[in-house]
Amino acid sequence: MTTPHNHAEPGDYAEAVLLPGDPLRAKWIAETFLADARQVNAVRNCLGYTGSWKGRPVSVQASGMGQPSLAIYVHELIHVYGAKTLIRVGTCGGLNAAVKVRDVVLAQGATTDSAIVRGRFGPYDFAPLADFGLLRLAADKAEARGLRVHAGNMLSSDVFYHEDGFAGYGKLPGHGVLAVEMEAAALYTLAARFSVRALAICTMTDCLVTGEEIDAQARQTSLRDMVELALDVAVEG
Ligand SMILES: O=P(O)(O)O[C@H]1O[C@H](CO)[C@@H](O)[C@H]1O
Ligand SMILES: O=c1cc[nH]c(=O)[nH]1
Repeated sequence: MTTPHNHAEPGDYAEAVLLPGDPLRAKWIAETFLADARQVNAVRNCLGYTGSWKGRPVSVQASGMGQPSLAIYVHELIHVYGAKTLIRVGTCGGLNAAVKVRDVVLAQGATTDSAIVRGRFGPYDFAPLADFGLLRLAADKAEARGLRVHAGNMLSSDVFYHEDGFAGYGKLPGHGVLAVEMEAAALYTLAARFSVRALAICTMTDCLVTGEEIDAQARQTSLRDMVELALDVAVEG
């Protein structure tokens, strides 16, 4: 075992890695999109694969749910496996009625309630940011594909079931926070700390303002659009 969470050998991952939360999404991405995909990790069933997209090497590794889980996989991908470009491909809940289900949200920045960022910068509130080059490329490519895309502030929360429902997000929707997921802030903070590039791309699957949800068929189609976009950015960025 190379790490407590990954039995791949150094060299088994490409420098560009897609990061879905869901291990079965990692498997689906590898089997559906990558050429010559081979499984490189199955520890805890947090599946990882390496293959190629448009002739260029790319890996996909499930990050699990939440920032502590993602931080483990991302730390090891950077330090043991040499990852340089990390692109989260996730789902998110809408906090703004202008973001419709199936829309793609590019997390330009990631606000967070997580102790994984809070308190680690002394008197400063660190602003976790996407790599600008990846963000710009993703925005351009999303528009060229005709996707409905938004770039802005994402909430990365440690809480999925907020006890106060939508009211629990307080002033954030009124300050332009577009959507909520659970990993981007940790990804961006680690990328900044270790000088690698990161971007979180999420498909909005359930609107917390209107209660609208994506149906199963639309979820698959939308995730396909997002994954193809992320793969293009991963190999061209
Ligand atoms: O669909 P994924 O990538 O797992 O992302 C979202 O879904 C999970 C919660 O259901 C959290 O991980 C959240 O960030
Ligand atoms: O974290 C998440 C992900 C999808 N939908 C939500 O409401 N929250």
